[in-house]
Amino acid sequence: MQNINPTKTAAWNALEKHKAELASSTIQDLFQQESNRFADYSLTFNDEILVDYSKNKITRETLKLLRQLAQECALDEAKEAMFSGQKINRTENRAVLHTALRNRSNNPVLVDGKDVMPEVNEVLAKMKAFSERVISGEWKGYTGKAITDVVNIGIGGSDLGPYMVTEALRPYKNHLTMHFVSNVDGTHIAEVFKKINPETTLFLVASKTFTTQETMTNAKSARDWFLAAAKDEKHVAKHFAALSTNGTEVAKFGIDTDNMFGFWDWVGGRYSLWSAIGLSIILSVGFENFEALLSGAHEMDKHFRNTPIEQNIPTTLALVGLWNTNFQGAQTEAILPYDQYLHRFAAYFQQGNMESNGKYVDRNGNVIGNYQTGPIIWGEPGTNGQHAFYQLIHQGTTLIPCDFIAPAKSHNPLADHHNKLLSNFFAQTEALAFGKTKETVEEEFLKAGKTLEEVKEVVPFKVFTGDKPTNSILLREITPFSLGALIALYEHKIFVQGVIFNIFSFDQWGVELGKQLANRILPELAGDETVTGHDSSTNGLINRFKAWR
Ligand SMILES: O=P(O)(O)OC[C@H]1O[C@@H](O)[C@@H](O)[C@@H](O)[C@@H]1O
Repeated sequence: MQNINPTKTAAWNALEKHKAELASSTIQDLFQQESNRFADYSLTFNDEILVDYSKNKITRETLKLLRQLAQECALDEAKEAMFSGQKINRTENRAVLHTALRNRSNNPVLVDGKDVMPEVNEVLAKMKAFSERVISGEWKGYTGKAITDVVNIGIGGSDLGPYMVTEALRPYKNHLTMHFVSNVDGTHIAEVFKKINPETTLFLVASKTFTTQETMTNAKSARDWFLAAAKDEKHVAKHFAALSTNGTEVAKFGIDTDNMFGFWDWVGGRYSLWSAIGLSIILSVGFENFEALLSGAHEMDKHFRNTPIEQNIPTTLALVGLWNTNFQGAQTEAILPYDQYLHRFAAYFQQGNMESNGKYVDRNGNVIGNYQTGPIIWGEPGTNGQHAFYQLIHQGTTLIPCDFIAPAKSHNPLADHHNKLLSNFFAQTEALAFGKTKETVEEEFLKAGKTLEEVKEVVPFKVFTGDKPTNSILLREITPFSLGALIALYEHKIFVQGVIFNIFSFDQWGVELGKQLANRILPELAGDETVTGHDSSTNGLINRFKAWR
């Protein structure tokens, strides 16, 4: 992977000039100039996912220059470096191979000269066998009863992915009730304890490192709660499994390593739902559906690796996103799924994108001064968002590019709900792009029998400038396969942007300082003594906490 400052490329320079030329055009103007924008600026994956990016302020020239930028930043070489197991996570000296976890072709993938596929397949087979025993009821708890509830204890990548997918695939669910505990706030696990029975509950302790404070604290409380009922430590083996890379810590915690499902340091936490961290997904929807999820992602991996840049969906979305943040002034991106089952999708990619590309130091170790790296990611399912924050997207003073995502086919085709839902999706992207002029507002008033004199004060507030960029991602249906492909699409979008931003997308040093300081503060919270070792604000807060607790 080369270390190229994107702003030093010829393409970046040309994009700056091009931006100035386009400044006076609106998205509406571009639609008037090009009658076929939909056909020219949309791509289809596998006849299952349509990506329409026509409602952005881009022209053929914009795309040509953005593609040139990708080439000048050696994107192809970086892609091959990732897929072939080179240690592109240089600050941790690790390969980045979530693609190997879903490599259904089984072609060898080498890390340090060793093929990782046999081990990947071995863990998959172990998860299959285990999940079948639990789902069928053959796996019994300490009083001989079958498992009814599964509690995944994990945080960050060991929670968001499995939780998001388990929710997204609810229509495929079996009888097991899933719970996800992440927060170290005792409330989170205490509320789950109220709903479960120790005799019929299986705890999955999901942690890549098996040292994360929140997860280990919750796991210990789960164990204590379980032993309060089961009494005998030997029963732990029937009710606790570990999903981790750290066998030593798993054994220390007292989980039978037969119940450990391993993965490897080349799986990043936020890219780990495809690994043993996905065991909760398998327990919820069955192994075959998990395999279909892997297959969907694998198809997207092949598309990303092999499709020319002009038709390459993740690359196109990455380039359009980069254009919006670095040349149109946007700082955030909203992800708006019009599907209730995808209610954690934005939260999932909030970590995926912001932990990957929220970096201010480039691959040479220099501070980045003159361009933006990862955007702020946020979002909620439509139509809830419409009644909450869309006001600002339509009429605020900040530009927010949005991804609208929806399935054509609903899993719950109740009366006309789905048509209503989708009419809102289409209407929003139309309204954001084309707005509503002063003339239209006035015309509507005249039709309603008002005079222009009567309404002149209110007219400005009813004008929508439009010219707001959106991407529309329409899926035929949310299935395990299409969901796998959709997730991989976003993963690769993040990768492409990271390559061009010239940053390391696969480390996360930014999460460490807070952990370090919390470890220093924790013992200070124990006694009643006044704390004086920090700044006046931190001292003041700690001391008031001690007085009030
Ligand atoms: O899976 P474990 O090791 O518990 O980590 C959980 C999470 O910890 C955070 O600090 C981040 O580094 C995340 O990337 C990671 O997913």
